[in-house]
Amino acid sequence: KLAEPPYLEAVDWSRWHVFWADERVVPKDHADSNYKLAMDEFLSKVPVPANQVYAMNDALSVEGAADDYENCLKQLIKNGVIAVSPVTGFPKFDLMLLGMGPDGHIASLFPGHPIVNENQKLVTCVKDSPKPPPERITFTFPVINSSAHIALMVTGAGKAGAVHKALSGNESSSDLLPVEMVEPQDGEMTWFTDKPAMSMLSRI
Ligand SMILES: O=C1O[C@H](COP(=O)(O)O)[C@@H](O)[C@H](O)[C@H]1O
Repeated sequence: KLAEPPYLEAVDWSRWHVFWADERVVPKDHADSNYKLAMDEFLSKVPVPANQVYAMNDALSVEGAADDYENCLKQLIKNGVIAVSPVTGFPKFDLMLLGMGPDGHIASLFPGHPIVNENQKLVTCVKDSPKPPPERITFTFPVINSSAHIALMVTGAGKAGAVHKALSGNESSSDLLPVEMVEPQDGEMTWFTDKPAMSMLSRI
């Protein structure tokens, strides 16, 4: 919708800076690339300045790509392009648009993976993602949870089990799915769902 009238003309696209909360370490023209998906479906249709679209460097190793993306964020903080949350001290994005996998993962933070506990870095990497492709970079929870607004898009019956688990709220903190760890410290969060994704909620 944003790429269509009246939004296309009404939005001040020159003020947009676009980042990826996670990216698969594949070439930018690969079918698995999150950059390619966003570019094909949205960014190629709106006039966001090209130098304000911050893609992962796909020529680097997975560790190198994560470090490079973190350095990019740090530079933009220095330049005043990205704000810092006074509450958390981590970068504060205006909007974090997240999906959720059927296993409850968000970005490339998967259930039971040690990087869900990363609390220093801005960007980290995974080399053994249970969902292909295995090598990915991802924002860490401190960055995600410092956002001003988090929009969580969860649709389809395949997500109903994780939605039920996330919203039933009767588990110990060690059993939490990554989606349950999305907890804005300096902002707000909104779920966007459909009926199939919510279909198990009556059983809470
Ligand atoms: O692998 C990924 O999966 C999640 C969820 O994707 P969805 O297509 O099932 O909504 C996505 O949010 C993440 O960015 C992506 O890399």
